[in-house]
Amino acid sequence: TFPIPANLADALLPTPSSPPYPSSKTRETPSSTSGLSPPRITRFVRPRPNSDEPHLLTLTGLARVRLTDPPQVVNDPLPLPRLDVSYPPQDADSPPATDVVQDFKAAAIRLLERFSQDTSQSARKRESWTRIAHLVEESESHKAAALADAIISAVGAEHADKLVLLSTESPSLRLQHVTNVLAKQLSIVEVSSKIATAVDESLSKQQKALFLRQQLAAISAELQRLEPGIPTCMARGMAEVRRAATAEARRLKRIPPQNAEHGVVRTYLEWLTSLPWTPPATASETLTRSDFLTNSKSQLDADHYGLEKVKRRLMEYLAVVRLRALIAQEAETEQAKAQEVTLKKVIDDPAGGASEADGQKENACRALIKAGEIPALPQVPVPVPPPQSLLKAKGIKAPILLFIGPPGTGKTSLGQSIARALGRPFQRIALGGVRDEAEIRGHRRTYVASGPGLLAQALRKAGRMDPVLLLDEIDKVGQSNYHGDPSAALLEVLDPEQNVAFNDHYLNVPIDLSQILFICTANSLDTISPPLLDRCEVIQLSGYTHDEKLHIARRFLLPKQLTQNGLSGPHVQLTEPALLKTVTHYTREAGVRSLERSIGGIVRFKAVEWAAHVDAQGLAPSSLPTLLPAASEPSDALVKRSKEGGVGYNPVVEADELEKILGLSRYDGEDREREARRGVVWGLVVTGMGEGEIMPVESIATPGSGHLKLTGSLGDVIKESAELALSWVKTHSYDLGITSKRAQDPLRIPDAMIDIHLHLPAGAQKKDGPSAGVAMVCAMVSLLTGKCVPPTTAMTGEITLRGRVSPVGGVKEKVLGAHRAGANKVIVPWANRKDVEHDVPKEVRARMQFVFARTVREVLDAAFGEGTLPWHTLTPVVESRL
Ligand SMILES: Nc1ncnc2c1ncn2[C@@H]1O[C@H](COP(=O)(O)OP(=O)(O)OP(=O)(O)O)[C@@H](O)[C@H]1O
Repeated sequence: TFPIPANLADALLPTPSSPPYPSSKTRETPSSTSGLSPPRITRFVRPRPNSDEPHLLTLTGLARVRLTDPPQVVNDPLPLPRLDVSYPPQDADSPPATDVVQDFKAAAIRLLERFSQDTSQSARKRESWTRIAHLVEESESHKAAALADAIISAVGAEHADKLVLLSTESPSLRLQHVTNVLAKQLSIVEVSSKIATAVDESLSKQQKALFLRQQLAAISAELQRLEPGIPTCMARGMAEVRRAATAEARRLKRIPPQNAEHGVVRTYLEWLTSLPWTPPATASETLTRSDFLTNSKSQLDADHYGLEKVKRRLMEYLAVVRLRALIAQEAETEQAKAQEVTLKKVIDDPAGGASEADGQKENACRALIKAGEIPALPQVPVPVPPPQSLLKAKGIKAPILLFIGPPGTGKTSLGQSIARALGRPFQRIALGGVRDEAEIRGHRRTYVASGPGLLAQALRKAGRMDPVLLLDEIDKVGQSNYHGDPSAALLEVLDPEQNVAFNDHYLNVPIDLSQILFICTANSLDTISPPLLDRCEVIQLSGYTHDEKLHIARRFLLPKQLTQNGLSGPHVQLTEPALLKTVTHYTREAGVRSLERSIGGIVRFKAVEWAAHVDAQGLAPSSLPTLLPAASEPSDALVKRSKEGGVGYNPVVEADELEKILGLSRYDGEDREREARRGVVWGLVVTGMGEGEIMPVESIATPGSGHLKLTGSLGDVIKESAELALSWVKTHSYDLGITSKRAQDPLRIPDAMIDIHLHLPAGAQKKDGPSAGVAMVCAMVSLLTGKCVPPTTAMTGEITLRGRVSPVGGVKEKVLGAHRAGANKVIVPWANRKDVEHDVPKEVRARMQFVFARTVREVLDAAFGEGTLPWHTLTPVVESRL
C-alpha cells in the first residue's frame, strides 16, 4: 500500500464500463502472461474532500520481474513510464524438494497456530489464522512457493527478509528462506509473549496492591473526616458499632412509632450514639508535656494537706503513666518514619524486588507509573510491623490504685486531683450495695426497662473514652448470688488484657475500657474478693492527727465552706482554740468529713447573722465586716478587740460560742465516763470503716459456778481469746496474789463461787479478731485483784497460752484512735514497734508513751504500774509445775 498523487490516481481509476485493469476477481497467473502484466488493484482509498491527504493504492503483485534498467526519477508521474523488465528463467518454476516443502509447512503451521492462540487478538483474526494454517497444511507442493510469498507478508517479517525473498528466484531456496524466517518469527513471538505475561503478572500484582492501598486510604480518610482524631487501629472496633447502629436505624424505620418496640430501639440508638466512641486527639498532650510531673505535684499539694507518703506513691504512679504515653508517642513517630521509608522504597522500586527482577519488567512498571497509568502511591499507612517500642509501651501497665482508709480521709478527692493533674474528666461509680452483675454490665435488651451498665453510663457522662474512673467502695460490692457475681464483672473491667473489648449486655458492642484510668477506694480490705485485690495496688490512708486536722480545716475546709455559703474569709474568723475545740470535742473520726460538717455549721450560723446585719444596716451583701484582723494579729487580741467593738456584726468565733452554734459537744460526756474502774480496761480496735478506736473491755464477777460468760456480739476468734485470757489468769492467780494456793481456781474459792461476765460494749456491732487478748487479761486481773488500769492507757495485742504477746494489725489506725480519744499510754506488742516508728506521725509519737511488750507480765506491769501487782514467784516455776 502506498500513497499516490491525485493525477495518477485519476489515470488509474477504472471506469465502470470497461475496466482498464483486471478486476481483483480476475486471476492471471504469471506463466500465462506474456509481456507486462498490470498489477492488480486490491484497494483504492480516496481522500476526504478538501483535504490534502494523498490517495492510497493497494496493489497485489502477480509475477516476479527484474528491472533491466533502474527507473528514472521523474517529477510528473504521468504518462506512466514503460519500464523494461526480464522474467526469471524457466527452471525457477521447478517444484521444490519434498522435504523443503515439509519443513516450510511445519514452520508455517507452528507459527500460525501460535498466532491463533494469541488472546490479545480478536476472535475473528484468530479464526482466520487457523484457516490459513489449514490451507498451508492441505496445500500442494507446487503451490508452496506462492504460499510462502503470501505468508511472509502476513506474518510481519522484517523488510530485509522480504527483499531477500523477493530477489530469490528459486522456489526451493525461497521456501528454505521462508522456513528460516518463520522459525525466527516464532521464537520472537514466544519470547515476547513470555515477557508480556511476566510484565503483566507483576503489573497486575502491583496494581492490585496499589488499588487496595488506595481503597484503604480512601476509607481511613473518610473516617478521619467523620471523626477527627480517631486512630486507624480503632477503625475496626468502630466499624462494629457503626454496623450495629445502622442495622438498628434501619429497623427503627420499619417499626411504626406507636409500637412499643419503637421506643426501645430509639433509646438503644440514643445510647449508642451518645457514647464518646473516639478518644480526643489531644489525649496525651498534658501527659507528654515536660512540666507534667511538677504541675501534678503542685496540684496534689494544692488539693491536700499532708499525706506525704501517699503523694509520693501517686507521683510514682503518674510518672509511670507519663512514661507510657511518652514511649507510645515515640513508637508512633518511629512507625510513621518506617512507613515513610517503605513508601519511598515502593515508589523507587515499584517491582518490590520481586523474584523475576528482569529489567524489562521494572522498566515497564516505572514507565507506567510515570505515565500516570498506574495511580501514584497513596499517602496511606503502608503496613509496617509495629515497632518494638510500641510493644514496650503496651507492656508498661499503670497499676490500678486502691485507696484503703476510713471515711473522709480524702480518697475520693485524691482521685479528683489525679484527674485534674492529667487533664481528664473525673467520674465516680458508687459500688456500695451493687448486688446485681447487670448493674455493671447492663441488662440485656430483652428485659423491660433495660439499660446500659454503670461503666457505659460513666463514659457517657465523662464524654471521653479516657476518664479517670473512681470505683468507690469496692469492699461493699455484693458477693456472688443468683443475680450473678458483680465482683467477677469488675474483674473483667479491671483486667487490662480483657477490658479492651468489654461487652455491655445492653449495648452489645465491644467497648474499649483500656484508656480509662481506674482508681478504687475501700474502707477495709477484709471484704474485697482476693482476685480483685490481686489486681490492685493498695495505698493506705489511715486518718489524720489533731494537728493535721487543724491544718486541713484552716487551709481547705473553712475556705471551701465559706465559698459554698456565699461568704469570704473576713466574714468568719475562727480562733485557734475554737477550731481545736471543734476538732477535739465535736468530732472523733479518722477523716475530716464530720469536721467539715461542723465547720459548715459554724459558717452557716455566721451567714445568718451576716444576712441579718446586712438587712438591718442596708449594706451590700458583698461588703466586708468592719472588724478585720490586723496582719498577724494573735487570735486573743482579735477576740479582745471584738469584745470592745460592741455593736454590729462580729466575725470572730470563739471556743465558748461553739456550744451555742453547734450544740453540746458529743464527746465531753464520754470523757467524763472514762474513769478508772475495777474490771474495766481500754482496748484498741479497727472498725469496719477502717477507723481506729478505743473500746472498753468490761468485766464483772457474778455469783455462779466458775464459768466465763461472754457478751457483745463476739466472733469465734475473740471468744477463744477470752478463754485463753482466763486460762492464763487462772494459771497465774497465785503469782498475782489472787489465790493463796497454787492449784486453786480463782473462780471457785470455797466461800465464793463466781462467774466472770466479760462484755464488749456496742453490743450490736459484730466484733472478732485476736487483738483484744491482752486487754481481756488486764480486765480479769483488775477484776480479781481489785487494782485499776488508768483510763488513759490503751492496749492491743494477742496472747498465747505460754503468756507471749504476738503482733497485731492496724497499729497505726489504733494508735491514732487512742490519740484522738485522749489516751497517753499505749501498750503494743514488741513485734509491732516498727509499725509505730514508721507509720505513726511524729507529733503523735511525741505526745504518747509507748510500751512494747513481749510477755503478758510486761503488759500487766505497764498497765497497772510497776510494783502494783504482788508477784509472788516467777512464771517459769508455775509453768514447770503445770
Ligand atoms: N489531706 C486533705 N487535705 C485537704 N482536704 C482533705 C484532705 N483529706 C480529706 N479532705 C477533704 O475531706 C473531704 C472528704 O474527703 P473524701 O470525700 O475524699 O473522703 P473519702 O475518703 O473518699 O470518704 P469515703 O470513704 O466516705 O468515700 C473532702 O472535702 C476532701 O477535700
